[in-house]
Amino acid sequence: MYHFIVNKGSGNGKGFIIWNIIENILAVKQLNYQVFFTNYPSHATEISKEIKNGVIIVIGGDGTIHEVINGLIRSNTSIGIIPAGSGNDFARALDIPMNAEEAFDWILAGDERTVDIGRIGDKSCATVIGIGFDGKVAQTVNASRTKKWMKFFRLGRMSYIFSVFKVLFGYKPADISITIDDKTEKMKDVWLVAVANFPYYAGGMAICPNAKGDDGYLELCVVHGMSKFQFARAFPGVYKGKHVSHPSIKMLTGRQIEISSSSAMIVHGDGEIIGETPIKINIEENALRVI
Ligand SMILES: Nc1ncnc2c1ncn2[C@@H]1O[C@H](COP(=O)(O)OP(=O)(O)OP(=O)(O)O)[C@@H](O)[C@H]1O
Repeated sequence: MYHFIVNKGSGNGKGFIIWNIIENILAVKQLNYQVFFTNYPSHATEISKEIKNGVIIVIGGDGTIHEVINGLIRSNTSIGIIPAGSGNDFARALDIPMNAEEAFDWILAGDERTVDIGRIGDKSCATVIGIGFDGKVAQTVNASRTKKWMKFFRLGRMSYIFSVFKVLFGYKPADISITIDDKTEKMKDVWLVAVANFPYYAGGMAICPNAKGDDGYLELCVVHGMSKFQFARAFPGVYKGKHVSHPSIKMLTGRQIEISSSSAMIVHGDGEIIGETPIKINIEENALRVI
């Protein structure tokens, strides 16, 4: 049995258009399914908690996937994705086709794999947890009316870049204490710490290019001791993962991470705001079944 969870508003209405395409295919193929439409933020978590078996097919973006997996962990249900968001970073990391019909065929083929999940307390994150500058950018993107306007013109990625430069001018780096698997380090002037289960966030930025969602480890990217000018210059390199060799960028790996900071740093997971430092993150291996 296929259980569809559809965020009609994802990708500025792409979710609705894609659902219509899939509904027609379901009718032609005479497949057994039920469909739920999300009516408000966090509704997808409530819906997925009630589904105890079968396959949940998400038609939405990373925000909807984030909500679904937060209802799902340790259930017998597996998840399939038909990308309909503006970022689709989880689907990108799993090589899921961006075309709706192809993504549905992929799900019908039924090849299942298990992936790890990043955890902050009782919150689950599929892709990247971002602390500091990233958290502030995610907060700005989510609040920004520009996002809606830019998505209308299919410029979803532009809204992230726009917010990066908006936040850049006023942002003040913090000093942090970071413990990775019992080894503690102090770092000064930290712009951001990205803790990644999979490489991408913000619509294709390869912030931790070597993150593998099935190896039991999280990859970290710490950006510290940079001027605003250096930060702006290094920024475009993140799309191809070229930033990793920058002298002010440190790449690390670990399974359990604790971060505290001299001033509160905003934390996002999968682009959704989760809270502020201090935080503890750990990895839960093979926690999610994905088709
Ligand atoms: N009916 C609704 N009204 C308002 N918000 C909703 C509704 N249904 C879901 N949402 C919210 O929409 C947000 C955005 O959804 P989603 O992330 O799937 O799309 P997106 O932002 O276009 O894609 P991406 O995250 O990949 O950039 C989710 O965080 C979810 O809480």
